Formats: sequence, structure tokens, C-alpha cells
Amino acid sequence: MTPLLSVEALSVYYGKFRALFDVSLEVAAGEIVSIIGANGAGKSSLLKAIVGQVPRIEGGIHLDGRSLDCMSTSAIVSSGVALVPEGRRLFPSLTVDENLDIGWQIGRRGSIRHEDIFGFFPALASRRKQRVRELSGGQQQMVALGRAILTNPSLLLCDEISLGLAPVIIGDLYNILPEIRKNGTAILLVEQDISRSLAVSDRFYSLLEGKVVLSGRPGDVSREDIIRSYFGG
Ligand SMILES: Nc1ncnc2c1ncn2[C@@H]1O[C@H](COP(=O)(O)OP(=O)(O)OP(=O)(O)O)[C@@H](O)[C@H]1O
Repeated sequence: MTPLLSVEALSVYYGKFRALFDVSLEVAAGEIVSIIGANGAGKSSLLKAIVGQVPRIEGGIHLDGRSLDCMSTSAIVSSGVALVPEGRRLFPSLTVDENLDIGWQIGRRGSIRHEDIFGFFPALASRRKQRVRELSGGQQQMVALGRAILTNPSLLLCDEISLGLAPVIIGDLYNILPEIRKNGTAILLVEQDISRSLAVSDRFYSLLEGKVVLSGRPGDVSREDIIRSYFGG
């Protein structure tokens, strides 16, 4: 069966610096897959390459068998890929509703509607007319996730959604991921918090210095092997 996402021998370059080395991975429809790795391992570069946001790549990236290599970021989003970027990148002076609408406008038409976001994140329902800069970090992350969900993606890319948030808020965000998957959306999850991400993932890939050094199902690989792959040595 053709995977939803297929990354084949991907290398990413920033000028002469090579951040990824022949990375290959697959994500099936509806699957949750984690990319784990320490600072600088290349996790964000992988996600950015998928949405066409790095200067140069070698190798191939296919969604549903269709090459994304030469597509613009907006065309990639329209074809069903959404990124929740590290740092959220919201419009702080716009309201919750206005930020969410951006996802609706740039995405695909599908089953998810604006009002559905308040089902995923009830805490946003009473704040929809508030400017995003007035919200807590956790609520802002909900808006960032909501905006991405509103593009009706077949593949949702999440870059460190737990960063800087309190454990209880992180728990709330992670509880939503299986709900998102119920609509058939696959999720590629980049995290430094290994326990958190592996607990919701079907499979994982561990990156070390730009290379895949370990992959598998969380239950099939020992904790020691995962930690070793994360730190090297
Ligand atoms: N725009 C850029 N220009 C030059 N080098 C970059 C750029 N972006 C990332 N790098 C380098 O590429 C390597 C991989 O960075 P990347 O951000 O992908 O790693 P990461 O695993 O996501 O780390 P972190 O968790 O710190 O975000 C690092 O050595 C980083 O310094």
C-alpha cells in the first residue's frame, strides 16, 4: 500500500551546512509517528523540508504518491499538509477567530469547520473575540493547533507543541491528538519530551546529528536503546 507520506533519502542543506543525511521514513494514513532527538538533531529541518521551507534538499518527498519537491508552501498546504511551527507563529494582534480563519482560508475544504475547534478546545470558546496576545501560552498553542486543523490536513506536522508549557496543559494538548487522528489525519510529531510523544505514537524515528539511528514501535524497543539513540554513544 502507498504510504501517505514517503520521505526518501532526504538531505537538507543550509548553504554548505548539511543538516539531514539521507533520511528515509514513511507515515501511513491515520498514523501517529514521533521524531525524537536532542537539540540540533535535525527534527525541525525535516518538518520544514516537508512544507518547502528550507533552502535546498536532495532526495524525495511524496504525499499520496505525489511529489512535493517543487511545490510552493501554499500548494503543499492546499494538498493536505499543515504545520504547527515551533513558537506558534500566530498573529498576536488578531483575535482567536481571526487566527483560526487563516487556517480555513488557506486550507482544503473538508469535514472540519470553524466551530469544531471549540469542541476540541472548549477553553477557546469564551475567548474567541480576544486578541491572541492576551491568552496564556497553552491557549495560544491551542489556537496554533486549531488553525492547522482547520486546513483539513491529511498530514499534521507538530513541532515541539509542549515547549515551555505546564505539564497539565501539555496533557490537555496531547489528549487531543488521538481525537484529531479519528478523522483520518496522520500526525508527525517532533518532540524532545520522549515519554510524552512515545506514549501517543504508533511508531517513532530517532534522529542523531541529522541521521536516523533507530526506528520502530515504542513497545518493541527498550528504553535503554531509545535513550542511547537520543544521546549517541
Ligand atoms: N536557517 C538555518 N541556517 C543554518 N543552519 C541551520 C538553520 N536552521 C537550522 N540549522 C542547523 O541545522 C541543524 C539542525 O537544526 P534543527 O533546528 O533542524 O534541529 P532540531 O532537532 O529541530 O533542534 P531544536 O530542538 O533545537 O529545534 C542545527 O545544527 C542547526 O544549527
